[in-house]
Amino acid sequence: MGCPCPSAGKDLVTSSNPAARAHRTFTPPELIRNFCIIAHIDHGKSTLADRMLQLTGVVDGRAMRAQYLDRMDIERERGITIKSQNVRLPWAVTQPDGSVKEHVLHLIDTPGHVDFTYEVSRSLAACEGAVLLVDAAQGIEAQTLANLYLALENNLTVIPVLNKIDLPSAQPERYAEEIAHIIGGNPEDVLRVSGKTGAGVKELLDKVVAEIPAPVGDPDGPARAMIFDSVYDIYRGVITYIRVIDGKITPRERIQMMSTRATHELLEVGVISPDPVPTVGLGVGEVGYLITGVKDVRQSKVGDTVTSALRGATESLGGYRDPRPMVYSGLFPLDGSDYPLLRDALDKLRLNDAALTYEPESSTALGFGYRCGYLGLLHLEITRDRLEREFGLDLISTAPTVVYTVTMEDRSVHSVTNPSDWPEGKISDVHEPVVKCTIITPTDYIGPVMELCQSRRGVMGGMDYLSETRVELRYTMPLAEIIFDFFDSLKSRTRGYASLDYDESGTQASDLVKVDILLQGEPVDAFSAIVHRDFAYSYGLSMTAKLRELIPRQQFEVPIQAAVGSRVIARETIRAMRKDVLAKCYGGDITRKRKLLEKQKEGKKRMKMVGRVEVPQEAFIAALSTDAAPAGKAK
Ligand SMILES: Nc1nc2c(ncn2[C@@H]2O[C@H](COP(=O)(O)OP(=O)(O)OP(=O)(O)O)[C@@H](O)[C@H]2O)c(=O)[nH]1
Repeated sequence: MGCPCPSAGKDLVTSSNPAARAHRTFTPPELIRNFCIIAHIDHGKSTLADRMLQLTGVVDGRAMRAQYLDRMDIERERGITIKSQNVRLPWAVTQPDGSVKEHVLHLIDTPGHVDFTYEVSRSLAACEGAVLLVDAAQGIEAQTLANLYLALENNLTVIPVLNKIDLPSAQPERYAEEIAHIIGGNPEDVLRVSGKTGAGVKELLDKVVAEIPAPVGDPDGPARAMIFDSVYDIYRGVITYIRVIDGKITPRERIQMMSTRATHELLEVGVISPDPVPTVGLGVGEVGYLITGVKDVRQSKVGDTVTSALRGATESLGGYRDPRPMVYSGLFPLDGSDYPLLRDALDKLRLNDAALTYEPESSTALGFGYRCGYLGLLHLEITRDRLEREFGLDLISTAPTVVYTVTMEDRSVHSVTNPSDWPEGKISDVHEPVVKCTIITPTDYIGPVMELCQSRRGVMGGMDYLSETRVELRYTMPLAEIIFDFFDSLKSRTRGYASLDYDESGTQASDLVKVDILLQGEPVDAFSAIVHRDFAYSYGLSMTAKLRELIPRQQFEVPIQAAVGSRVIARETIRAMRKDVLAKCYGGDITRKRKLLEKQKEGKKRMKMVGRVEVPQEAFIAALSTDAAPAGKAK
């Protein structure tokens, strides 16, 4: 991947950025304000951040390119923010006595998607305040609420703001009411801005200084800084973003990562403004980066506490958690000879993605590949996208599964992330992960949304009206039911008006079974699925019917069966046929006959053998990539 820092690789010390000169001293904490912008996807966070960069003079008009903070190509194309960035902004505020006080604002850009909740929570923990940004044409959405709750849990001061007031469809009065209803206060106090035209942005920055508390910490205590992001850069190694809580971090000292006790030489400490600028160090409340020369983000983990190796802190800041994959899926190269390429590509991606896990997997249907663990579906899609785009691989991924905990009658416990690892024998119980979902929808669609949630084994937790026309529904639902096409179904049932957010909420016991698909009595691993017993039959039916369409006739009859254990629950048959390639070849020309037979052999190379049955790889791909989701999902 490219470097997140536009100037990486060039000599940072000679940066022409005027901000560089300002970083030769520590900033007194009372002049610092650390804040982030929290918003639903597309409500305009990046555009507003761009405007702030421009208004504070950190980026001049010419250098400004849209969404300066979203630096990865995929982020740009998908218009979403995957990795946090932070930037230091100078902001002068005129005091009541007429004097001018220079402040330092640290804007921490948080990722906006549910898969990255942990990263969001660490970014929030680095701030004292949050700008709650709401699209004035759309109002509060599910992610606005989820992020707001996270901000309140972290005791942040929240500044509510309506964005996009330049839009003709904006309804600031209506949505200011909605916001005041949720967070309290007066609708008139909700600021109105436009990230596009810049209207109201100056007032917003003044409000950040006036309302968000300055950081507090012990300047003389042992150093403690929290890592809220770390990214791999090909020139500099890992760049770690930190917020100093106590003491100070200075260049050339040795630092220690408190979760692993590993120590590293500090090569550089600095701030981003918006290019990296080395400083004399970072003091209480300051936000910046450090570089140690480590080459893998796993050695510099989000949420960890950094301290000095000498005279270090004894207590970490807490809140650290190892990233835990929630969703697993197999990744296979379409061309088997690409397998080593896939391995190298995953090794490279891993340098920049502490949450990605993978191990080799082999499948009768798809050959050699990797079983990968992801934080969620978006993480899966992004990873696959990057492998295809940056490494030129053509890949097929198997249906995603969650992590099941299977307890046997002999009390042995298995953690199953792949249907093919489902244990044989007498099962006592199975637990699956569940999530708490928040869905916001116009009241017209309450019926269809409830119906959908119930068909996905959802249990309603509550319902609140945000206004007369919009409602918040809360459900507890198995994660496995969400990771297929839940979001698409929700959108189509609500004409795109509903929004969804979810957060993990432990596990529950469920009546789950493994459905195998057999070709001529041989199980085909790629099609096995773990589904609720009630949906086993419909999954079996749809999969056998689909395969009957996709697999060409053979020279003998081929039964396609779906089975739970040894019990067959569905069956289709492909009738026998003999394709006689010599049929049109009259006469005794042996060379011509041989040619035809050779050609037939060539064609067969692309076939996979399952037992005695030849299946073209395209059939597997078609069956997996279309709506092959398990559980009789009502479409
Ligand atoms: N008219 C108008 N459009 C805006 C304004 N702010 C943002 N937009 C548009 O809204 C869309 C989304 O803006 P972004 O800044 O990418 O939104 P975001 O919240 O950063 O999106 P994510 O990073 O995906 O969460 C873009 O097409 C912007 O051009 C505004 O004030 N007025």
